[in-house]
This record gives sequence, C-alpha cells and structure tokens, in this order.
Amino acid sequence: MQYNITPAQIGTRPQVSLPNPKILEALGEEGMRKMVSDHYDLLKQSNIRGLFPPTEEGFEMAKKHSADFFIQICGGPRYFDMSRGAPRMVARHMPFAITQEARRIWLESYIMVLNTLELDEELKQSFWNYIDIFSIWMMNTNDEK
Ligand code: HEM
Repeated sequence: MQYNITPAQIGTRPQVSLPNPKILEALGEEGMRKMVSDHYDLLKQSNIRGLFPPTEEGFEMAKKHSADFFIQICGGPRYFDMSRGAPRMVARHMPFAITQEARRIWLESYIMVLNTLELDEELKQSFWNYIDIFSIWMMNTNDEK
C-alpha cells in the first residue's frame, strides 16, 4: 500500500473525513491503544521527540489521551471528552512548534505502524486519509521554536 503525504501550506484547513468506524470494530479498543502506543514509541526515537513529555509517566499519559481520542472518533466511548474535555485539536497543538518537517515525521511514523498492522487495506487507507489531512490543520509554524 502506498501512503502519500499530501503537500499543504501551513494555516490551511482542508475538509477532513473521519475514519471508517469499522477500524475500531476490527482492532478493538486494545488494538487501537497498541497502534497508538507503537506510534508514540517511534516518535520517542525520532527527531521530534523533544516535543513530547520527557518523563515515562507523562509519555504514558500522552499515549492514553491520544488513544482515547482515536477510539472516540472511530465511534467508541467518548473517553477523550470525559477525561480532557472538548477536543479543540488545533488549540491543543498550539503550544508545540509543529513544522512541515514535524508533520512529515509524525506521519512517516504512522506509515511504519500501518505497514505492520493487521487490518484490511481499505480500513488502513481510511485511517491514513484522515490523519494525512487532519495533520495539515496542526501545523502552526515555519520555524523550530
Ligand atoms: C502534525 C503532526 C503532529 C504532531 C507533531 C503532534 C504533536 C503532538 C504533541 C507534541 C502533543 C502533546 C503531547 C501529547 O499529549 O502527546 C500532542 C497531543 C495530541 N495530539 Fe498531536 N500531533 C500531530 C498531529 C496530530 C493529529 C493529526 C491528531 C489527531 C488526528 C493528533 C492528536 C493528538 C491528541 C489527541 C493529543 C492529546 C491532546 C490532549 O490530551 O491534550 N495529533 N500532539
């Protein structure tokens, strides 16, 4: 499967389609938590590791919040709303310098996870389409802060 990163300008917000809820049915909550955990473990070894919590405890919480979010938007229980409140994803990313390069690394780490994930290709593509586009919204700077 070819996952293409859509080129985009900072400050644009192309229309996003949510992932197919069948992803959650297929992976289950535990499977989704593992997918997110694997992604964060790759981020921890990447050039953008400095953006993420430095302590193990903080890092585990970050995994939890992110997995809560993905489970929620795939039609699962509203874990994120319950523990973190309204998603406001763009605002929540503002404190972090998210450059074109950071988006590329974030997405490439997901490509590595998707390549090893056991899931229908069509469902992987649906998840990819969502993160490829929504990650454009999260870019907020041209410079490393
Ligand atoms: C464009 C590349 C992205 C980068 C570099 C990035 C980076 C970060 C960082 C540094 C944090 C704070 C630490 C943490 O809780 O992990 C964070 C939080 C989070 N990110 Fe991203 N992110 C990106 C894209 C996305 C996308 C596309 C989504 C959703 C589809 C997303 C969902 C989340 C969630 C749910 C949180 C937790 C927010 C909270 O609980 O306050 N991120 N991200």
